[in-house]
Amino acid sequence: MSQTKEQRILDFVLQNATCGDPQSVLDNIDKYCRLKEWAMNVGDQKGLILDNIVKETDPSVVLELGTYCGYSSVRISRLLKPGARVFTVEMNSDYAAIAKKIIEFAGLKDKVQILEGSTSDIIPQLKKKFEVNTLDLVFVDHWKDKYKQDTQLLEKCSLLKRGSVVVADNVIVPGAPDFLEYVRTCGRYDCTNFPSFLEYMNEKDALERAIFRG
Ligand SMILES: Cc1cc(-c2n[nH]c(CCNC(=O)c3cc(-c4ccc(F)cc4)cc(O)c3O)n2)ccn1
Ligand SMILES: [Mg+2]
Repeated sequence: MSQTKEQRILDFVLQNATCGDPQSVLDNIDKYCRLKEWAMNVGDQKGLILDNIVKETDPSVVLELGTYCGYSSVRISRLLKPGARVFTVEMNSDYAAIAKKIIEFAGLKDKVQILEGSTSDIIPQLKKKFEVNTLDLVFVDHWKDKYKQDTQLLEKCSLLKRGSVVVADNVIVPGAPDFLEYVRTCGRYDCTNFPSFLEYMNEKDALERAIFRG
Protein backbone atom coordinates (compact mmCIF):
# COMPACT_ATOMS: atom_id res chain seq x y z
CA MET A 1 0.00 0.00 0.00
CA SER A 2 1.59 3.31 -1.01
CA GLN A 3 2.72 5.40 1.94
CA THR A 4 1.41 8.84 2.84
CA LYS A 5 3.71 11.80 3.52
CA GLU A 6 2.74 11.59 7.21
CA GLN A 7 3.77 7.91 7.32
CA ARG A 8 7.12 8.85 5.72
CA ILE A 9 7.63 11.51 8.40
CA LEU A 10 6.88 8.94 11.13
CA ASP A 11 9.28 6.41 9.58
CA PHE A 12 12.05 9.04 9.36
CA VAL A 13 11.56 9.86 13.06
CA LEU A 14 11.56 6.19 14.10
CA GLN A 15 14.74 5.55 12.11
CA ASN A 16 16.66 8.73 12.98
CA ALA A 17 15.48 10.23 16.26
CA THR A 18 16.30 9.05 19.78
CA CYS A 19 13.48 7.30 21.64
CA GLY A 20 12.42 9.35 24.69
CA ASP A 21 14.17 12.49 23.44
CA PRO A 22 11.56 15.11 22.38
CA GLN A 23 14.13 17.55 20.96
CA SER A 24 15.56 14.88 18.65
CA VAL A 25 12.01 14.10 17.46
CA LEU A 26 11.42 17.80 16.68
CA ASP A 27 14.84 18.19 15.01
CA ASN A 28 14.26 15.17 12.76
CA ILE A 29 10.76 16.23 11.72
CA ASP A 30 12.16 19.67 10.87
CA LYS A 31 15.09 18.09 8.98
CA TYR A 32 12.79 15.84 6.93
CA CYS A 33 10.27 18.58 6.14
CA ARG A 34 12.96 21.11 5.20
CA LEU A 35 15.05 18.75 3.05
CA LYS A 36 12.60 16.16 1.71
CA GLU A 37 8.86 17.01 1.87
CA TRP A 38 7.19 20.18 3.16
CA ALA A 39 4.55 19.57 5.84
CA MET A 40 2.33 21.84 7.93
CA ASN A 41 4.09 21.58 11.30
CA VAL A 42 4.51 24.88 13.14
CA GLY A 43 8.24 24.35 12.53
CA ASP A 44 11.45 25.50 14.25
CA GLN A 45 11.26 29.27 13.73
CA LYS A 46 7.66 29.82 14.91
CA GLY A 47 8.30 26.92 17.31
CA LEU A 48 10.91 28.97 19.20
CA ILE A 49 8.36 31.79 19.65
CA LEU A 50 5.79 29.24 20.84
CA ASP A 51 8.38 27.81 23.28
CA ASN A 52 8.88 31.25 24.83
CA ILE A 53 5.13 31.83 25.22
CA VAL A 54 4.71 28.37 26.83
CA LYS A 55 7.63 29.02 29.22
CA GLU A 56 6.21 32.44 30.22
CA THR A 57 2.72 30.95 30.74
CA ASP A 58 3.88 27.75 32.54
CA PRO A 59 0.44 26.20 31.87
CA SER A 60 -1.14 23.28 33.78
CA VAL A 61 -3.90 22.66 31.21
CA VAL A 62 -3.31 23.18 27.48
CA LEU A 63 -5.75 22.72 24.60
CA GLU A 64 -4.41 22.34 21.06
CA LEU A 65 -6.73 22.56 18.06
CA GLY A 66 -5.23 20.64 15.15
CA THR A 67 -2.78 17.87 16.11
CA TYR A 68 -1.61 16.89 12.61
CA CYS A 69 1.50 14.70 13.20
CA GLY A 70 1.94 15.77 16.81
CA TYR A 71 4.90 18.12 16.28
CA SER A 72 3.45 20.97 18.37
CA SER A 73 2.03 18.56 20.95
CA VAL A 74 5.64 17.35 21.47
CA ARG A 75 6.91 20.94 21.33
CA ILE A 76 4.52 22.14 24.02
CA SER A 77 4.39 19.09 26.31
CA ARG A 78 8.20 18.79 26.51
CA LEU A 79 8.18 22.13 28.40
CA LEU A 80 5.41 21.33 30.90
CA LYS A 81 5.86 20.78 34.66
CA PRO A 82 5.00 17.34 36.11
CA GLY A 83 1.23 16.77 36.16
CA ALA A 84 0.49 19.37 33.48
CA ARG A 85 -1.53 18.11 30.51
CA VAL A 86 -2.17 18.77 26.81
CA PHE A 87 -5.52 17.92 25.22
CA THR A 88 -5.13 17.97 21.44
CA VAL A 89 -8.02 17.75 18.98
CA GLU A 90 -7.67 16.02 15.62
CA MET A 91 -10.49 15.08 13.29
CA ASN A 92 -8.44 13.18 10.70
CA SER A 93 -7.96 9.66 12.11
CA ASP A 94 -4.91 8.97 9.90
CA TYR A 95 -3.19 12.08 11.31
CA ALA A 96 -4.25 11.09 14.85
CA ALA A 97 -2.71 7.61 14.46
CA ILE A 98 0.62 9.07 13.26
CA ALA A 99 0.60 11.69 16.03
CA LYS A 100 -0.03 9.04 18.69
CA LYS A 101 3.09 7.11 17.58
CA ILE A 102 5.27 10.24 17.39
CA ILE A 103 4.14 11.47 20.83
CA GLU A 104 4.74 8.00 22.32
CA PHE A 105 8.19 7.73 20.68
CA ALA A 106 9.07 11.12 22.23
CA GLY A 107 8.17 9.69 25.65
CA LEU A 108 5.30 12.13 26.22
CA LYS A 109 2.23 9.90 26.06
CA ASP A 110 1.37 10.52 29.75
CA LYS A 111 1.21 14.29 29.16
CA VAL A 112 -0.80 14.35 25.92
CA GLN A 113 -4.34 13.15 25.27
CA ILE A 114 -5.43 13.05 21.62
CA LEU A 115 -9.16 13.68 21.24
CA GLU A 116 -10.45 12.49 17.87
CA GLY A 117 -13.31 14.47 16.40
CA SER A 118 -14.24 17.95 15.35
CA THR A 119 -13.54 20.93 17.58
CA SER A 120 -17.21 21.91 17.49
CA ASP A 121 -18.14 18.59 19.10
CA ILE A 122 -15.22 18.25 21.50
CA ILE A 123 -14.89 21.75 22.98
CA PRO A 124 -18.37 21.57 24.63
CA GLN A 125 -17.39 18.20 26.18
CA LEU A 126 -14.14 19.36 27.84
CA LYS A 127 -15.62 20.33 31.21
CA LYS A 128 -17.86 17.34 31.89
CA LYS A 129 -16.25 14.51 29.93
CA PHE A 130 -12.58 15.49 30.30
CA GLU A 131 -12.79 17.18 33.71
CA VAL A 132 -11.34 20.46 32.49
CA ASN A 133 -12.12 23.55 34.57
CA THR A 134 -10.45 26.35 32.60
CA LEU A 135 -7.64 26.41 30.04
CA ASP A 136 -4.30 28.14 30.73
CA LEU A 137 -3.09 27.98 27.13
CA VAL A 138 -4.82 27.29 23.80
CA PHE A 139 -2.76 26.67 20.64
CA VAL A 140 -5.02 27.26 17.62
CA ASP A 141 -3.63 25.55 14.51
CA HIS A 142 -6.54 23.80 12.79
CA TRP A 143 -8.73 24.86 9.86
CA LYS A 144 -8.13 28.60 9.48
CA ASP A 145 -11.81 29.34 8.82
CA LYS A 146 -12.71 27.83 12.21
CA TYR A 147 -10.34 29.90 14.38
CA LYS A 148 -12.88 32.65 15.14
CA GLN A 149 -15.92 30.45 15.75
CA ASP A 150 -13.95 28.06 17.97
CA THR A 151 -12.48 30.93 20.01
CA GLN A 152 -16.04 32.20 20.54
CA LEU A 153 -17.08 28.65 21.46
CA LEU A 154 -14.31 28.51 24.11
CA GLU A 155 -15.74 31.73 25.59
CA LYS A 156 -19.31 30.41 25.47
CA CYS A 157 -18.25 27.20 27.26
CA SER A 158 -16.53 29.29 30.01
CA LEU A 159 -13.22 27.57 29.29
CA LEU A 160 -11.24 30.84 29.33
CA LYS A 161 -10.42 32.74 32.51
CA ARG A 162 -8.64 36.09 33.01
CA GLY A 163 -5.08 35.51 31.80
CA SER A 164 -5.84 32.50 29.58
CA VAL A 165 -3.44 32.69 26.64
CA VAL A 166 -4.68 31.94 23.11
CA VAL A 167 -1.87 31.51 20.55
CA ALA A 168 -2.83 31.17 16.88
CA ASP A 169 -0.56 29.91 14.10
CA ASN A 170 -0.75 31.07 10.45
CA VAL A 171 -2.39 34.44 10.93
CA ILE A 172 -0.61 35.62 7.73
CA VAL A 173 -0.36 32.39 5.67
CA PRO A 174 -2.84 30.79 5.02
CA GLY A 175 -4.30 33.61 7.17
CA ALA A 176 -7.23 33.91 9.57
CA PRO A 177 -8.45 37.48 8.96
CA ASP A 178 -11.82 37.16 10.67
CA PHE A 179 -10.12 35.68 13.80
CA LEU A 180 -7.55 38.51 13.86
CA GLU A 181 -10.21 41.19 13.48
CA TYR A 182 -12.29 39.55 16.22
CA VAL A 183 -9.62 39.17 18.92
CA ARG A 184 -8.15 42.61 18.17
CA THR A 185 -11.47 44.52 18.24
CA CYS A 186 -13.95 42.67 20.51
CA GLY A 187 -12.40 44.22 23.65
CA ARG A 188 -11.89 40.95 25.53
CA TYR A 189 -8.27 40.21 24.55
CA ASP A 190 -4.85 41.86 24.80
CA CYS A 191 -3.25 40.98 21.44
CA THR A 192 0.37 40.77 20.34
CA ASN A 193 1.61 39.78 16.88
CA PHE A 194 4.85 37.78 16.57
CA PRO A 195 6.16 38.04 12.98
CA SER A 196 8.05 35.01 11.68
CA PHE A 197 8.08 32.79 8.59
CA LEU A 198 5.95 29.98 7.21
CA GLU A 199 7.43 26.67 8.29
CA TYR A 200 10.42 25.58 6.13
CA MET A 201 9.81 28.49 3.66
CA ASN A 202 10.88 32.12 3.19
CA GLU A 203 7.32 33.41 3.13
CA LYS A 204 6.28 35.73 5.97
CA ASP A 205 3.88 34.33 8.56
CA ALA A 206 3.10 35.17 12.19
CA LEU A 207 1.73 33.93 15.48
CA GLU A 208 -0.88 36.03 17.31
CA ARG A 209 -1.08 35.90 21.09
CA ALA A 210 -4.46 36.94 22.52
CA ILE A 211 -4.65 37.06 26.32
CA PHE A 212 -8.22 36.82 27.63
CA ARG A 213 -9.15 39.73 29.90
CA GLY A 214 -11.94 37.86 31.68
C1 LIG B 1 -12.00 21.21 12.03
C2 LIG B 1 -10.80 20.55 12.60
C3 LIG B 1 -9.58 20.54 11.94
C4 LIG B 1 -8.49 19.93 12.52
C5 LIG B 1 -7.17 19.90 11.91
N1 LIG B 1 -6.24 18.99 12.20
N2 LIG B 1 -5.13 19.30 11.49
C6 LIG B 1 -5.40 20.40 10.78
C7 LIG B 1 -4.43 21.07 9.89
C8 LIG B 1 -4.71 22.55 9.81
N3 LIG B 1 -3.51 23.31 9.45
C9 LIG B 1 -3.40 23.83 8.22
O1 LIG B 1 -4.27 23.68 7.37
C10 LIG B 1 -2.14 24.55 7.88
C11 LIG B 1 -1.88 24.86 6.54
C12 LIG B 1 -0.68 25.51 6.18
C13 LIG B 1 -0.40 25.85 4.76
C14 LIG B 1 -0.91 25.05 3.74
C15 LIG B 1 -0.65 25.37 2.40
C16 LIG B 1 0.14 26.49 2.11
F1 LIG B 1 0.40 26.79 0.82
C17 LIG B 1 0.65 27.28 3.11
C18 LIG B 1 0.37 26.96 4.46
C19 LIG B 1 0.25 25.85 7.16
C20 LIG B 1 -0.02 25.54 8.50
O2 LIG B 1 0.88 25.86 9.48
C21 LIG B 1 -1.20 24.91 8.87
O3 LIG B 1 -1.42 24.69 10.20
N4 LIG B 1 -6.67 20.79 11.02
C22 LIG B 1 -8.68 19.32 13.76
C23 LIG B 1 -9.93 19.37 14.35
N5 LIG B 1 -10.96 19.96 13.78
MG1 LIG C 1 -0.06 25.84 11.36
